[in-house]
Amino acid sequence: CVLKASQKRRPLSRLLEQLLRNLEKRDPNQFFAWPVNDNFAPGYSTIIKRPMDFSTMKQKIDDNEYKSLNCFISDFKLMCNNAMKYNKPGTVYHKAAKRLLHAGLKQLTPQKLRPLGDILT
Ligand SMILES: COc1ccc(OC)c(-c2cc(C(C)=O)n3cccnc23)c1
Repeated sequence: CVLKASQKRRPLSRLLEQLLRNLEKRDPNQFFAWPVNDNFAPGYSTIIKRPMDFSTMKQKIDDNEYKSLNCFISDFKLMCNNAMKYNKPGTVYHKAAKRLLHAGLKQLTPQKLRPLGDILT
């Protein structure tokens, strides 16, 4: 039988794409969908040395840049922590980042991931 393009992808890439889709659902306002723009966030690129967003993570999956699940989780944490660093507590973005980080890490616990088997070893 002929495999669909996605099925030809590496197992890790397919898993990370699935995890990314589930994380993106926790960002309904799409605050984390694209790189933060200095025009809307004054001084962002001087304060945040390593920007990260979901579109960049998707590109890194497609470019096979993630060699492990932990590298993927690190970028997710970086993205949320950037937002909690740049935006003051109490702002919509700081609260959204804290909520996203909490909800996202709950989806990435070993208990949730163990059923996915030996892809992760
Ligand atoms: C109000 O609509 C949008 C749309 C896209 C955004 O970032 C991709 C943001 C956004 C996202 C952020 C973050 C994540 O820090 N941010 C900070 C200051 C000002 N704007 C933003 C807001």
